[in-house]
Amino acid sequence: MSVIELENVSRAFTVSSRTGLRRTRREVRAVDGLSFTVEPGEVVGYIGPNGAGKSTTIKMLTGILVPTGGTIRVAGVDPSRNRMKLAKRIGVVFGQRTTLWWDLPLKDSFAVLQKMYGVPRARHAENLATFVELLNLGDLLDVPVRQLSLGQRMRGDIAAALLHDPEIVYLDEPTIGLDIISKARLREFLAEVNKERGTTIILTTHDLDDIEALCSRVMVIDHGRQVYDGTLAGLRASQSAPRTLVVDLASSLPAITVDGATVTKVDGPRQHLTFPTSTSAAPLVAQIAANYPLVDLSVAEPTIESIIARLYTAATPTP
Ligand SMILES: Nc1ncnc2c1ncn2[C@@H]1O[C@H](COP(=O)(O)OP(=O)(O)OP(=O)(O)O)[C@@H](O)[C@H]1O
Repeated sequence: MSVIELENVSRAFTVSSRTGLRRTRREVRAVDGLSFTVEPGEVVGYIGPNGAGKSTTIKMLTGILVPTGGTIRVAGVDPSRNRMKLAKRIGVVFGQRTTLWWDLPLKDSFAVLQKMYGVPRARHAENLATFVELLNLGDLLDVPVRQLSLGQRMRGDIAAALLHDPEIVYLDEPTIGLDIISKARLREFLAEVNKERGTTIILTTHDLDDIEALCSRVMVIDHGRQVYDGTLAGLRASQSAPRTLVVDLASSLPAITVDGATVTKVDGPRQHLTFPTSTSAAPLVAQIAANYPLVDLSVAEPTIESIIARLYTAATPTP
């Protein structure tokens, strides 16, 4: 049975603005007819440009916001009507804000959460020991949250969200502002939690490396509507973003002429050519080698950023 089910869910806001003396009201459809299901143990990347409706969706899934249309079920219940009951079964991390107590040492925050969620003492101790080890929190337990660095605080927040054994975790930008090593550690940790505990993870991020590292499924939303739902490989294949051939010539030349490819950049003896994903690079290379002093070459696949940028552009509704 699905752990998350959305059927034709919408959420509109009325926004009023003033121009001179006139006040006008308009409706913003933050989420617009969204339907999807998530199975237990899935790690889903939920991505989209700024203002696409990601946070609004997460807020509806936690029960903080009530949909203006459609139905939502999380762990079998309507989140907005069963917020307290559901709180025990979900964990939430908002990367930009902490859910920890600012003036309390980390370990006291964890103790408060144990009481709040009614986690049996032995289970709490076991979970705490696991997270302290995996997230390297040992030296931080006595430090007040306000004295922690962003990366340390984030590790604390993630432990806090998982201490009550939630079945589902929503992570909103969990790696924002972290250095590369902290990001890698956090991704490893989340992969481990998902594997060992079967926790369902919904991950909102602008860092596509998070998606590459963690998500078997990616959902792309734009203007409140779903524009893609599938694997990352499928997303790559669905968008025929061009590949790039980078050739190094023996000397600097004007843009070379190659049938089936277009020069996009000339950088001294190095030239960049794009060609369709569906075409093989071999005949292009043969052509260049026959007509120009070719020294070296490489083929670059389209980046996931470029594929998603194309998807967003394609999804932008015409006014
Ligand atoms: N409380 C609110 N009142 C009015 N408009 C809102 C409210 N919350 C969100 N919106 C609007 O709904 C749209 C979707 O916002 P949302 O925060 O869900 O996007 P997002 O995808 O999370 O964006 P970001 O990546 O920037 O966090 C935006 O146009 C936003 O301005």
